[in-house]
Amino acid sequence: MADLRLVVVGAGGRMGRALVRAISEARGVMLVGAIERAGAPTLGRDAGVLAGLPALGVPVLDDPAAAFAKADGVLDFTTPAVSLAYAALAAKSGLVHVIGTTGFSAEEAAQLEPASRSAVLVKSGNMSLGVNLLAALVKRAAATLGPEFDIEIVEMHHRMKVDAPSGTALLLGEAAAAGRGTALNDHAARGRDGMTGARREGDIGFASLRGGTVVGDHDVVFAGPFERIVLGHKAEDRMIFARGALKAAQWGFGKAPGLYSMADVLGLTDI
Ligand SMILES: NC(=O)C1=CN([C@@H]2O[C@H](COP(=O)(O)OP(=O)(O)OC[C@H]3O[C@@H](n4cnc5c(N)ncnc54)[C@H](OP(=O)(O)O)[C@@H]3O)[C@@H](O)[C@H]2O)C=CC1
Ligand SMILES: O=C(O)C1=N[C@H](C(=O)O)C[C@H](O)C1
Repeated sequence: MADLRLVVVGAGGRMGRALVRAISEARGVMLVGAIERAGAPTLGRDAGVLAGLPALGVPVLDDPAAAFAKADGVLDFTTPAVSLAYAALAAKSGLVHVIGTTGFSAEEAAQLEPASRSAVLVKSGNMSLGVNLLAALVKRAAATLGPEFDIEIVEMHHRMKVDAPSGTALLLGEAAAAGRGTALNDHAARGRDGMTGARREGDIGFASLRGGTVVGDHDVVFAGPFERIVLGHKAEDRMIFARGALKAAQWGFGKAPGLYSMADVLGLTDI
């Protein structure tokens, strides 16, 4: 079978560079395009060199349409507005669109629906095996422990992260809510400050810490009467997300159009 031809958008970013490295070390995939925004300082640089590798002969360019025309899939870790624009373009070209971008509002997330009618989208707040397994465990724990166990999700990330709570924290919150048979939207307690009053029963609380170079730490605390269970994950290298994204692109190629998750990719939906 021919190699899957991939474009990395946001190729100069932290995840963009990790994705280029992951593609260069994997079998069955090849980098055919590297895209950055118009005016980016990385334009014209070799994507391999930018990622700390020998030159790959793929320059960073600002013409996504030309790159998408010769590709099978696009790996996208950028911003919500940028990912929405690329979703429309990728669907037009029939590409698998892997979206790792976080920070979508509910309204923005809903705008992916038209693209998902004609193309394969795989979107997840976390592409690692470990976090997706953790989500399945959290769902099970929430279902088992019942309402007298309060659920709090604590995350810490590097000082450059721009959205909170993290996409992973929200994914874990969704899993906890699903385990309880409730909707996260009705129970999320985000950003407590001042005279908040006592904790509402059934709430799922979020706390976000930012600092240094932390790749991504998440703890889900189940605090019950006189005992606590903490389920957690610590990401040590962005390559775990990049390798997951590659797996998603390979899994999605040839699938029926739709919006899929990493749980679909990893076969974790029925746990
Ligand atoms: N799902 C997962 O597993 C993971 C998700 N993420 C998420 O991925 C996203 C990116 O994270 P990170 O790599 O740290 O962020 P960075 O800011 O390092 O990277 C984003 C890149 O996208 C570029 N960009 C901006 N506009 C465009 C455009 N129109 N076309 C192409 N590129 C563009 C930015 O350029 P410039 O800086 O010049 O604007 C930047 O180089 C975040 O939402 C983060 O939360 C991160 C890790 C794992
Ligand atoms: O911005 C990051 O860095 C990360 N973002 C994702 C998130 O919002 O959860 C995944 C990972 O934790 C790193």
